[in-house]
Amino acid sequence: MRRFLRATTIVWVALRYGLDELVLTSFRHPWLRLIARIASIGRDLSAPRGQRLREALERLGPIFVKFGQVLSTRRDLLPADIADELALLQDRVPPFPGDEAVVIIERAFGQPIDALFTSFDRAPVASASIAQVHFAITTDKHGREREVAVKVLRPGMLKVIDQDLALIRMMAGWVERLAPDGRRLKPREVAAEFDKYLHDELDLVREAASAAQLRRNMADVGLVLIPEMFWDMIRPEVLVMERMKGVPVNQIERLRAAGVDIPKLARDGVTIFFTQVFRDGFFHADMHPGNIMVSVEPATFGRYISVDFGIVGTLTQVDKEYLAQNFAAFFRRDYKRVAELHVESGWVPADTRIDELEAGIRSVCEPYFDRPLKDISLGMVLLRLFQISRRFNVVIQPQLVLLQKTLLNVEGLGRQLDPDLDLWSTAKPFLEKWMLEQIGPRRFWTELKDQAPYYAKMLPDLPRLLHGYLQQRPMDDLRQELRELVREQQRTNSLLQKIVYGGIGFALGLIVMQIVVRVRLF
Ligand SMILES: Nc1ncnc2c1ncn2[C@@H]1O[C@H](COP(=O)(O)OP(=O)(O)OP(=O)(O)O)[C@@H](O)[C@H]1O
Repeated sequence: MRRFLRATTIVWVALRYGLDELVLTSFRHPWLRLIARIASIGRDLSAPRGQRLREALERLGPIFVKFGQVLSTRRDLLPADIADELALLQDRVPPFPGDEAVVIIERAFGQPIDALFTSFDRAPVASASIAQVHFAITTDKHGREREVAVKVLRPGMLKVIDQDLALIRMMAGWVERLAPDGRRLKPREVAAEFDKYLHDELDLVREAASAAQLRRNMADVGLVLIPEMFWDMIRPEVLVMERMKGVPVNQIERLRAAGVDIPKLARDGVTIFFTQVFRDGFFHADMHPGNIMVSVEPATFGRYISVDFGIVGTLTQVDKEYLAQNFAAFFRRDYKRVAELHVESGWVPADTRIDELEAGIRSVCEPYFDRPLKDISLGMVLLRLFQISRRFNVVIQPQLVLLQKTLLNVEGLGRQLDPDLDLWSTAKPFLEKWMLEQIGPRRFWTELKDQAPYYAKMLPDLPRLLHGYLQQRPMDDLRQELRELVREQQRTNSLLQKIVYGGIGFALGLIVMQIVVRVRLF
């Protein structure tokens, strides 16, 4: 019953905000048309479609707001006006009472709050749709007093989420069947991706593990502080970590007044991100200013502070290679190669015309070379590439979408700090070194070295493997290849014949000419 009521609310809100016109233009069910007519009485559809969608999602609550935020990054699927509007979604949610947080914490650890913390501040410092954060003081395993931040999941989240997700999946099915280009929008895949994303965010142990990995990776860079995780005090619904103190990165005047070197800060931001992406293939993907501070403590002065590791991106070797090759081809202005790469990776349907894709990519990339290199935004280049890909039915891998979104965030943040930031000279050494590692001879050598033990193992087995392979190959394939070989041989034979006959003819001609000349001489 509750699910039915929720579904009705969703349909009602969708109709009130005119979303039926957005996707369900071919909806024909009489009862829905009737509801649509009733809902349309007095509705105001003067606002642009993106704004109406955003407002409808805000009406439907935090899960739908999150859904819209995630959707806003799928610029490969959505038109730009809708994606821009969805990017404005913010989860402003009233906090839940501190007493409820205490109950959740006590249940999670099976101990009273006083046994866990010397003091616990019941007023939260921040609250969002999924969790809220409280400050507290605890004693660590060495007996030292430590200031901590305690992140607590919103009560009953899992139940609400599963309910709303079921409805989102149901609506995805509708959109796929009924919207004019429903299939292209891949609503079921988007819903499944969102499902995974939300469940990842709901597991604070996972978030703590990501934080610990980033802290380890970043230790030698010396430019960013990441809170220490208190592993004895981490459960799926509660996370206790070191409390970080700093000035929010967007309070530039405060930072300047404290004596922070702002242009260096801008460069450092890009360096940190590029190290995470291109060196480690593991990056903080929620880099909005609310999650970034700057330390003004003497010991760590001017260093970034990162919090919130609910969303991290990982790049596989294949992703890295794809990116490296695309960037390399892009900077050579070899658009044909960029198009070919999309086909080789199987991202565009096999029947895509390379020349058309190449022309599309050229029209996106060429204008960038008209401006100084320092102003080229890699995030923007990727974004444009994804938008072009959309026309060719390419579905971009979620981790690359995440990368592109974060690249834009980081570049935007850098420019906000220092409008003269030369992105290119900061990024270039990373890209050059990395591209050499990915596609240069060093990569070939590393690969060879890595694979050598396997080859050595395989070598004695080679005759048997070959025999097996030949037996497995469908006979038709083999026959076809044989026919090709015979044809090839015939072609070669006939060419040889021509050369031989031609040669004999030429020689005979010479002899005849000589005879004629001699006969004349005598
Ligand atoms: N270790 C910490 N030390 C100090 N403050 C923290 C710490 N962790 C979180 N905070 C504060 O709490 C806020 C919310 O934390 P966090 O971003 O992790 O929660 P969230 O629910 O994922 O929020 P959102 O998704 O909106 O970013 C942060 O913006 C920061 O101000």
